[in-house]
Amino acid sequence: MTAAKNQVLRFALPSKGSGYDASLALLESCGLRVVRANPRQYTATLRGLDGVEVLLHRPTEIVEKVAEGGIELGITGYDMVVEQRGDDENLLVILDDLGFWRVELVFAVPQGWIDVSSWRDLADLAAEMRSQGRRLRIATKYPQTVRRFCQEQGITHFELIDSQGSTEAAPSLGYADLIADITETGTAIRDNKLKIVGGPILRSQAVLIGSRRMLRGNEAHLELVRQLLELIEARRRGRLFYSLTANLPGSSLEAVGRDVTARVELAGLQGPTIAPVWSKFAAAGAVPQWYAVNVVVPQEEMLPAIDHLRRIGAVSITTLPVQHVFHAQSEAFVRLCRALG
Ligand SMILES: Nc1ncnc2c1ncn2[C@@H]1O[C@H](COP(=O)(O)OP(=O)(O)OP(=O)(O)O)[C@@H](O)[C@H]1O
Ligand SMILES: O=P(O)(O)OC[C@H]1O[C@H](OP(=O)(O)OP(=O)(O)O)[C@H](O)[C@@H]1O
Repeated sequence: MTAAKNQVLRFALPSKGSGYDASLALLESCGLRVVRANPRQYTATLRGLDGVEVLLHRPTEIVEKVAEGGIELGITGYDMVVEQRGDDENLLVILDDLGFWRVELVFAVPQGWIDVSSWRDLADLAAEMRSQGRRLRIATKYPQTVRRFCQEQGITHFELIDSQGSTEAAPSLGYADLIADITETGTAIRDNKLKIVGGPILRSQAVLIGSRRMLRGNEAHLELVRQLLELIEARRRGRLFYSLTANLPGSSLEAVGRDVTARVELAGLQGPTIAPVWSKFAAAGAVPQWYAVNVVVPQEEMLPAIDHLRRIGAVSITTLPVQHVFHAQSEAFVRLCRALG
């Protein structure tokens, strides 16, 4: 009983909103379906990967639970990982680019501060305020990240004001001088008559995190993580490719091969697959013979490859989107094994 429970991999997903939708879409694109008995139930199964229990939590809790080892795997925001457990060696970022929740953590000041446009200006302002016996007040829900960043940039003598929502309103309401908050489109910053100062303090998106303590040495868990990573990586790669099939006349398989590979960048991942076509029109042994050529090319090379195939005589070219491209092994899994030691 205990042994069987130890084999179940607990995988936490954001419980609501865009994070929930995007996580489910990501898994579905890999052929994995989260099956939930009813919307109020906070556990689910993952159809397509037996042995995984899906748990639905808030993104902040996912960071804590994975770091503490209560959950093996989770999807959350990188900003939250850095803020809550930036230097926790037990928390591993397994995939750092899940492609949604793309935001930047930035400083924003009132648009009227025309002399302030860089971090250097902020450092000077903090020093000036200090000489007047005041402190620069920064409203944020990222105190650890902002404090660390300010220290690195020589911005000293500031006060962090805790703000868990509507942070952009803090300067106009008078309880802070500036803010450090995440931005996606910049709308909230502009609508509150603020402007961004300096570059991003942090770039963030959704990440897959894992517990070093719970994964290390657990072969059953690692095998499930490997399968998940294989599917995510191969599907993401697959999306970038098209498979092209064309019929080409030629005097021999070698002659067609030479013509197709004349443009080596359009000739597929390894090279074209070429097979004789049993033509329903020509008599057996007729010359030219017809050959079917199949190449897998990156999406942006699809039209150049079609033009190249046309130039060397291809007719009836068909395309198919590629589902998966598997490499010899999962690169993310190799990195994970290395990190686990
Ligand atoms: N406007 C946005 N656009 C894109 N990503 C965002 C946006 N707002 C927040 N995020 C990202 O979403 C993740 C979850 O943040 P959020 O605090 O909204 O989660 P939550 O706990 O589900 O929300 P709430 O606090 O409203 O319950 C964070 O990593 C953050 O970077
Ligand atoms: O640059 P934009 O596209 O305008 O997005 C930025 C807004 O999104 C986040 O708020 P969220 O929606 O999470 O609500 P919150 O104010 O409760 O944090 C963030 O705190 C900003 O307010």
